[in-house]
Amino acid sequence: MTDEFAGLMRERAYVGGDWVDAGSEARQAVDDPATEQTIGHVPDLAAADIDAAIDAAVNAFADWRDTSPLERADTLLAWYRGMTEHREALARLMTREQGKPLAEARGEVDYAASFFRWFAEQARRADGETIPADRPDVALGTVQEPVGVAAVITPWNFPLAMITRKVGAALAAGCTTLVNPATQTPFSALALAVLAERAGLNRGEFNVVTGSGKRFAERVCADDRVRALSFTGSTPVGRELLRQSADTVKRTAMELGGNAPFIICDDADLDEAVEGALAAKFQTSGQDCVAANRLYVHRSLYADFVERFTARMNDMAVGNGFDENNAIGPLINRDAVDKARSLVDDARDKGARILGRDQSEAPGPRFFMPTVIADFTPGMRVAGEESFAPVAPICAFDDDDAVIAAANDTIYGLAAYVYTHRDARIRKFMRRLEYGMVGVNTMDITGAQVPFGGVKQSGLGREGADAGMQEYLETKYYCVGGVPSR
Ligand SMILES: NC(=O)c1ccc[n+]([C@@H]2O[C@H](COP(=O)([O-])OP(=O)(O)OC[C@H]3O[C@@H](n4cnc5c(N)ncnc54)[C@H](O)[C@@H]3O)[C@@H](O)[C@H]2O)c1
Ligand SMILES: N[C@@H](CC=O)C(=O)O
Repeated sequence: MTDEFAGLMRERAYVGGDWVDAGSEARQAVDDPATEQTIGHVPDLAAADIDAAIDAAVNAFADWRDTSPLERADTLLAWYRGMTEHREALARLMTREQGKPLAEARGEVDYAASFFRWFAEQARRADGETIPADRPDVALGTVQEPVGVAAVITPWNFPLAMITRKVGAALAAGCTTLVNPATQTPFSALALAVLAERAGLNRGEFNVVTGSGKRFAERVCADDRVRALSFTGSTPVGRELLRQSADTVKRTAMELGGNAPFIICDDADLDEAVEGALAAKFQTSGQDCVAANRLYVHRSLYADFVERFTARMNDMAVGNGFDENNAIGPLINRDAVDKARSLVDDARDKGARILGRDQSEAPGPRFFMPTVIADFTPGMRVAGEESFAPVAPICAFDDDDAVIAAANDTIYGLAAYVYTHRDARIRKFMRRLEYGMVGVNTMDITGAQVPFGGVKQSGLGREGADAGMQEYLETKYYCVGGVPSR
């Protein structure tokens, strides 16, 4: 039988360069969200196993830190090539455990690999500086040094890219890494470990610690030898991790939840706006931190927009991501479906119009048929909560100041989108939207070269770009005395 995952699917954790089971032999099942069938098991590592992984990363640090930037760059490039050579197997494994349509999974493999290429290039640019001295007998300057061992905790919605964006930066900076992938999607992380070995990463530089995120966080946060913690996930868990990191004063980077407004002004190109809104809302079945969570449409376009958006939405096929016709896959679990249903029920009870196909057409218990919530109001749950589901609340607005105020009326500040072609208006929205990222006339805003991140309770720090590597670097200042005067 041919192996559709090309030998990349492993059912053991990867610690110190070895494939290991939990000391207790505890294991967790991983299922396919489209079929709810078990696809394999991974170890649920216990505290002692996690401590062993920390030891491995600590022991590997001195050697990795001392490699040349060129050597680190070459290793990351070899890893990048491994990913691109195995693009199809990685994509199939992702669709199997995450559920997203294959075309989206292929796109994520490309996106994830691009972080290794980007940070390979950045590894050679961690420049220090010279500082003009205030007296003649000293030389002043800075060098950039790796923070130390970095722990990363990643979510299930982007099982590869959320790892490579952190790990690529950390390794390029000279840090060693401990990755705790989401329990729903560990196989993509373990496939990365197979490719890491082949790329020449040595024992302990990249560890995949499967099992409970809570337990992993407790161990790494308590351990002073782990110097950085980077997390992508929900705001409540991010808050808890910040508290836990305080005890050992770790460097933290937090990519947390969003509540993205998608604003369509009266001068927008309606075709462009409908297509942008569909992609911003329904990619990854709406389970994307930068997904459009609320759509605001100028009253002059509102009825037309709702009609066209709903018609296009109703044409989107829903089903197993392995069927290339399907545009919307399953949600990650039944709780997510229940949450989507309760958001829609709450909006209906409070007077919204619910548009779309009937939920009885859903092809399985983890599917939710895409739904428009027309005429939503600020008192409805969908206005303030991140739906993480194919649910599109839409309302009309009359003037720019009012829609900016509504867009900013949230604890979140990750991504916002605005469709308008007027220069002055573009500048106004860009300045006044309280978000870390603003897309204008496009929803396609991410990439390895951009500083991805949010303000307010959407997080701390940036990933990608040069800023992403700075999260893993310390600036060391030096002052050399006794410099002979000329
Ligand atoms: N800003 C971003 O870049 C970004 C990207 C993806 C997802 N997200 C956010 O993630 C959320 C969706 O993912 P989720 O529901 O799985 O989030 P979550 O916070 O429940 O889980 C995310 C990760 O944290 C782990 N985890 C859960 N509880 C933990 C704890 N107490 N201590 C340590 N780790 C723990 C999980 O195992 C998982 O790996 C959304 O809010 C979304 O916006 C943000
Ligand atoms: N879609 C985001 C990931 C967040 O969920 C990205 O583009 O990086």
